[in-house]
Amino acid sequence: MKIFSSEQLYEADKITTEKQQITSEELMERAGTQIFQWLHQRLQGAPVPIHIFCGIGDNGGDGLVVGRLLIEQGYNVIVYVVNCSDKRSENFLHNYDKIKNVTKKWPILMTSEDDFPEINPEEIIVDAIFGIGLNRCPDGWVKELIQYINKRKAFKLAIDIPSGLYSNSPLEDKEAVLSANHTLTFQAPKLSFFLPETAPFVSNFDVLDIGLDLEFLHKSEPLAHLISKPEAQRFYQPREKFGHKGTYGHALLVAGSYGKIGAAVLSTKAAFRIGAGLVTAFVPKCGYPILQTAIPEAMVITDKNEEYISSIEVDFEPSAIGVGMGLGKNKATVEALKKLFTNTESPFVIDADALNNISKNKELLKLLPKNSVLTPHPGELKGLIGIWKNDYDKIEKVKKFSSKHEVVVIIKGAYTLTVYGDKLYLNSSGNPGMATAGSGDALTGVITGLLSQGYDPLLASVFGVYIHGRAGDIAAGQMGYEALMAGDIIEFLADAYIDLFNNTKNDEPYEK
Ligand SMILES: NC(=O)C1=CN([C@@H]2O[C@H](COP(=O)(O)OP(=O)(O)OC[C@H]3O[C@@H](n4cnc5c(N)ncnc54)[C@H](O)[C@@H]3O)[C@@H](O)[C@H]2O)[C@H](O)CC1
Ligand SMILES: [K+]
Repeated sequence: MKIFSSEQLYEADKITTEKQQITSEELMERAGTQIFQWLHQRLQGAPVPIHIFCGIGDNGGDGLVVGRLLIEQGYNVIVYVVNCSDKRSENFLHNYDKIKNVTKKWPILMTSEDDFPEINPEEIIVDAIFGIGLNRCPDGWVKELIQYINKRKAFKLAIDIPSGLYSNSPLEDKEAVLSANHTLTFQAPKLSFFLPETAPFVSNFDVLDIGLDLEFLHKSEPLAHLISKPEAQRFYQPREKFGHKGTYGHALLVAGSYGKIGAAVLSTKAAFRIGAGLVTAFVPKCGYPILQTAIPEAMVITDKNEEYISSIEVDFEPSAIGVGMGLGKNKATVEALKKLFTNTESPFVIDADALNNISKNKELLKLLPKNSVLTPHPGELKGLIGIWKNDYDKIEKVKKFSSKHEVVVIIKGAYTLTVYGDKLYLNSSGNPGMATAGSGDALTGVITGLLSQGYDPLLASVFGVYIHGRAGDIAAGQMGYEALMAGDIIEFLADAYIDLFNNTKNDEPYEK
């Protein structure tokens, strides 16, 4: 699914009204009707008081449409106009007149905190104050209204976007943003729904298709792509009948140090589970019996050093190399990485301590093979690009880093973000149960295993992140979040593959 900027959505509005020969008021009626239907399906006529707070722009106009339709259906509706400026949009005014024709309880004009209404916990609040037209941070009594609403226990439904949140600009004042229980957003989710600083205001959302011009949306270059099952199905590369283990590549995992051999086990197992034909683990001597016991299918080559990696020599050309998991920060290991990056053409996945080594030895960046995949968590990312002011500044810095070094950067987190030059891919799978030791090792093994099967680095990254997260979702569906371990993610990769083409919705845990 594509994620557009507010500017693009305004453009889409304009083109839609022209091409479909409709007025913007009719488009607002379409949008408001969708919200009404969402509420009506769930309320089924319940007499619960519904408080609709309308701004004076089109978001407010949407709120008036919803209010009118609910009143006509017999609901108990109280409409407030948050009179924050005297500039009213045309569509707001049209609907302000229309709602006055269907009720004697005209909208209540709010001009200060004296007008804040009583709202009981079992009642409903609809937030139609600001939409994507927010052009400055709410202040004064409007900010206090947002805080007042946030303190109410009533269910808060935001229209299009929680008021006070920008759709694709940095958060300015987290005290001036409505925290919605649910958001109904038009046509496409907004970038701020997925970034660490702003996602908490949009805990749940549904996308309502309001029939914007598909040709325009199809042709427009989005801010980002949201990756869910439909996209993942297109990324999947089916196997040929006459494939043999050589067809699916020979992955090499360079990992582990004394006490951290498990990172090598997890990444090696994940590379197998995702489908690599052959997998070799390169580990310090101390890892030899562990690897050969834990994964009989794996071949093992050991460093001459007992406890850490000091020189990486293998007698074959790997189809892909995953390096870094549990490596430790020994000086000899850094030297070994320098030689590895210099002498190898195979595509790399660079994780964990290899990233930390690169951060401390920036000259290593020049040695990275093109289209290597870097998988930093936020701490490791700071080491690579320095600190950032906010999520948007972080994205711009990572885009520049990715373009300069011609690498794919995977920023792991709640909505893992894959950056490749100017392109952004937000992952929709995954859950808090995956914040567990070894989850990253498993991801590196997954991406390395996909590379070794011939997936290109960007595809291996975006598809690998999705399927890794989906495996975690299916696992969590059966064991809950707390009990989930990295090894479970690996075991459930099989289920994630099967789930790819069965008919469960994207976020339903799949029963074995
Ligand atoms: N294609 C679609 O997605 C459709 C969206 N619709 C709705 O339209 C709004 C956007 O409407 P717009 O009038 O451009 O802006 P807003 O309603 O968000 O309100 C902005 C309004 O308020 C003023 N303002 C902005 N910030 C502040 C502030 N901090 N304090 C006070 N006043 C502020 C600003 O000057 C504007 O006048 C979109 O979100 C959807 O809900 C259409 O209804 C259908 C198609
Ligand atoms: K809103």
